[in-house]
Amino acid sequence: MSKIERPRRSALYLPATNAKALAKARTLPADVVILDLEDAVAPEHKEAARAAALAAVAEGGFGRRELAIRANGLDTPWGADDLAAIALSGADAVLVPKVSSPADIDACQAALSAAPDSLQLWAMIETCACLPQLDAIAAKARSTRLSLFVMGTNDLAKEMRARLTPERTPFLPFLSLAVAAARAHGVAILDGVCNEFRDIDLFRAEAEQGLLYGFDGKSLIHPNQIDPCNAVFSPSEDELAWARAVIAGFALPENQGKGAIQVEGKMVELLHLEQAQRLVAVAEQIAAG
Ligand SMILES: CC(C)(COP(=O)(O)OP(=O)(O)OC[C@H]1O[C@@H](n2cnc3c(N)ncnc32)[C@H](O)[C@@H]1OP(=O)(O)O)[C@@H](O)C(=O)NCCC(=O)NCCSC(=O)C[C@H](O)C(=O)O
Ligand SMILES: [Mg+2]
Repeated sequence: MSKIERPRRSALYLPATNAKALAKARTLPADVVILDLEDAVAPEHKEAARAAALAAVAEGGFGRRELAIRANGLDTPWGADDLAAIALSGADAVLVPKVSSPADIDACQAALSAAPDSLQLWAMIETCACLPQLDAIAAKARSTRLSLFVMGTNDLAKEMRARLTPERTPFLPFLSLAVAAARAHGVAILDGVCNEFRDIDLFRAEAEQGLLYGFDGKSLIHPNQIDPCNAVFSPSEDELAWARAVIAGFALPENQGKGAIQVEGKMVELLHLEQAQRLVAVAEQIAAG
């Protein structure tokens, strides 16, 4: 069975300039917190946002949550200074926006040369240009710090001139291709944000769509979205009962050495055993907190 990554069901963004949100994020049940220096921060506040993010990481108090800082792009006046500062910040990850090619990953890798090995590089998938290069970008995980993709459906909608409807029809091929590229190279992947943060039914439906498409979790913009997101991306009791039945079925003496058996009237193969073991391991990690 492949290594089970830590749970990343919910990844909450907040503008690094928002002191109230920063304090609140330390108390919220999100698996990941992303301090944003990019689109949620106006140009005149970029330096203050960077300083606030660095101070927040240094102060700590985020507990078991994974802590990332989203930098400005290297093609902006702030990107190089952001990456140089984040490299030494003690954050778990730097999230870089608008990655469009493998060369963009190389440039970020070089800009992070002073960082400890533990700093991960996460990439936003949100440009039209990256579509034909998704596989080559994900393949950079073999030679760089790259470990996770985050979909940016707002920027994609802007670039494609597509509409962000509840069904997300225009984006579904992109979402599938990004998941497949990520999985081919062992990169984790989070779905994009749902802007309608007061409509929890709409949010839940979008999160369920993300689960269906294979995402590990979803990026969020508001505390309201965390609990439903964690619920959607946690294995359900029914899924766990089925997984345990599959594991028990393969453990029976009469099934030793078999590649395909029947469990509760359904055919299951060794690949289903692997899926079942993974699901139980994920549930155990979540329960461990
Ligand atoms: C969208 C918001 C501006 C709404 O904020 P607000 O009006 O303050 O909402 P509420 O009054 O309902 O807030 C209730 C309390 O919760 C706190 N809060 C709100 N949002 C957050 C948050 N993200 N993290 C932590 N805490 C939060 C408020 O402070 C209130 O606290 P209290 O009074 O003590 O109860 C706001 O939610 C917001 O700014 N959200 C994040 C925006 C953001 O970071 N955007 C950038 C990332 S999205 C993106 O760019 C995706 C991608 O790149 C793409 O292209 O798609
Ligand atoms: Mg974006």
